[in-house]
Amino acid sequence: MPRTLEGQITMEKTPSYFVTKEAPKRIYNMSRDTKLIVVVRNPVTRAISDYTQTLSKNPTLPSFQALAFKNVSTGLIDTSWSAVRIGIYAKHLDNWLQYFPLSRFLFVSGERLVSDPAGEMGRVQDFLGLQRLVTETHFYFNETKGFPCLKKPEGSGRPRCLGKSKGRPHPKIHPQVIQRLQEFYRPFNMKFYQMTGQDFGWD
Ligand SMILES: Nc1ncnc2c1ncn2[C@@H]1O[C@H](COP(=O)(O)OS(=O)(=O)O)[C@@H](OP(=O)(O)O)[C@H]1O
Repeated sequence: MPRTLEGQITMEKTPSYFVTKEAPKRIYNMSRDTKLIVVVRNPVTRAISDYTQTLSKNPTLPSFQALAFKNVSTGLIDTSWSAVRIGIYAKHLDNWLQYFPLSRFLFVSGERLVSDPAGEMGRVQDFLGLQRLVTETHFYFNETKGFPCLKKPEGSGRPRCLGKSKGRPHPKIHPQVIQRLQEFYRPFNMKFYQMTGQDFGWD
């Protein structure tokens, strides 16, 4: 954890916290006042993104379809595959709500982070009790990258986009596989919308 001065905020992130069983208890015991920010995107796209990342490190990986299904003909999804399991957000949130009230959380839409980065960053700044210093003026849409980038990051006069491993093209997945996964996630997504009081528009 980085050290901070009075009046500064310490921030720490890893994609694993939200899905790690022991994390809520450990964080609660460290500081029960911690504010928690969770970035979520459509779990189907998330699973494909996760697969794309693993595939980039291991080109001999079986196909997405082979990993996602326990039985392709019956459409039985393999929930033990982490790329699938991580997207069951309602289940993970349930675990966190044993320790932290909903008011400690901010759920950021991964989709809106791309379509309206300043809007989502506005919500983050409000949640953290910060002045809205990061605004529209700080972002531009980079056509080559296909994503928003920062115009002038702190301490640099040059624009900056996220690295090559963020915003990679995804492999083409059969529409029926996508549809079956959408169906699989629908009840969990509905539960998640209900728990958070936010409709993320994935269904
Ligand atoms: N501005 C901008 N530039 C590039 N990428 C962006 C941006 N905003 C959001 N995204 C999406 O972030 C996805 C990668 O985030 P990760 O969750 O994999 O990152 S991390 O594991 O937490 O480090 C990455 O997923 P993939 O598209 O699957 O690569 C992007 O869709």
